[in-house]
This record gives sequence, C-alpha cells and structure tokens, in this order.
Amino acid sequence: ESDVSDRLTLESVRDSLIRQEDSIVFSLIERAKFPLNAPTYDPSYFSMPGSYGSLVELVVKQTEAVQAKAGRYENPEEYPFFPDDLPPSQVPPHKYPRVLNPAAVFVNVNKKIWDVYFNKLLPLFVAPGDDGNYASTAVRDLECLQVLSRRIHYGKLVAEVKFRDEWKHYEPAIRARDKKTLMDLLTAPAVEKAVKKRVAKKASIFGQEVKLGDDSDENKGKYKVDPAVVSRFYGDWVIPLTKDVEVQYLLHRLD
Ligand SMILES: O=C(O)C(=O)C[C@]1(C(=O)O)C=C[C@@H](O)C=C1
Repeated sequence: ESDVSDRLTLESVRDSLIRQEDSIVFSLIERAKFPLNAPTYDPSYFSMPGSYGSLVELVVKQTEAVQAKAGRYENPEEYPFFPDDLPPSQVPPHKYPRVLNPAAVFVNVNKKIWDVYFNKLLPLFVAPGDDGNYASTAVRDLECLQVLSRRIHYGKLVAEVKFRDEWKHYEPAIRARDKKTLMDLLTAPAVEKAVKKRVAKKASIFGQEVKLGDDSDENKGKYKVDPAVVSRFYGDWVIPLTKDVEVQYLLHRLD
C-alpha cells in the first residue's frame, strides 16, 4: 500500500492526465463519426417498461449495471452516472490501494458532466443530421462520458498529492473552509495553458485524414474534431470541473 502512495507524485498524476487526454480526444473522434442523431436523446422516441427516459439513458443505465456486476465501480477512480440501484459487484474483490480520504467517495460531479457534455459540448463537435444509428451513437456518448468522468474525478488524486506536498499551506485553508485560497493554491496557470495547447495538437494529429503519397496540403485544416473546440472545452469545462473536484476533495481531506 505505502508503495503506491510513495510512487504518487505530481509528475506521475500529471502523466496520467496526459495519457487520459488521448482517450478523451479519441472518444470524441469516435462520437463525431455520427451526426447529432437527436432521437437518441428524445424520451418520446421509444417506450419501454421501466421508464428509462431516452435511449442514451437506457444504454448508460444498463451498461453501468453490467459493469457494476463486473466490478468496475470497486475501482476508486470510476464513478457511475446513475449510482442508485446499481447491482453489487459479483467478482472477487480486488485490493485497490487506499490512497484517498474515504470521504472522497461523496464528491461526484457526474450530473454536471452529463449536463455539460450533452448541452454544451455535443452540439459543437458533431455535425447536425440523423443517420439512424442511435444505438451506436449512445454507446459512443457513454464512452465519452466515462473518460471525461474519470479525468475530472482524477482531480481527487491530484489534490491528494498537492496536499501531501504542501500540507502546511493547505491545512489552514481547509480548516478555515477557504475555497478561494484553496483554488489559488492548486492553480498552475502555465500547466493549464500547456494542457489546452496539447489537446488541440492531439486533436489535429489524431483526427487528420491519413493518406499515402505525397504530403500535399489538400488535407490541411480538415479534422474529424475541431482542435479549437477540444481546447476550448478543456479550458471552459474540463479543467474548471477538475479544479472543482480538487477543492471539494480538499474540504473533506481532514474529515
Ligand atoms: O496539473 C495540475 O496541477 C492540476 O491540478 C490539473 C489541472 C488540470 O485540470 O489540467 C488543474 C489545475 C491546475 O491549474 C493545472 C492543471
């Protein structure tokens, strides 16, 4: 157990955030293969006993139920979008190292992530239109939601490392419930700037048309997902929500 905690450094958690950028950019590209497909989100498109709401809710709830049985949410880095009524894990328990303060489980911003993803992000990066592939569309949405949720809740680990490195600064602010000071302490503007730049670059590299033959300019600027949208989404939502999780976690750190 202490091994894992010792290996936890600001560098290692940032490395993980960087790797998770790849997953986020790729899942956005996968979702962008399909147009908006509005019926996926329309509760009146289908009806099924059990009142699931929209097709995407059906897919997310049922997939989360299967994944819960398979042990997904035993992992402290995974948070379900519909935590109520999830079946228990049916697999032998895995001993995840205990790194976070146990009060951390209650910090969950998935409702906000759901809202932001569907209402702010989706209309910006998918084409309008309807090709009928609603089930695949919903599966891609779930994929995006899960990688975003993991990244944003990873803020708990980032905050834990920062707290351990600089507890002398953090402790008084936590005791004073001083969110503003906590926010100032954990903010690294140069890192945020680099993150935004890097995700735009990843979107342009991962999302370009790969053609054989001479590297003419004909594909320049044609990306599967607009790099500027990804960068703006990170700056406006992903990073702020991560910081929000960090502050909420820190407020519970001394519980
Ligand atoms: O890398 C950090 O120090 C983080 O806290 C993560 C993160 C981010 O979300 O990318 C958030 C706050 C910091 O200002 C910089 C970056």
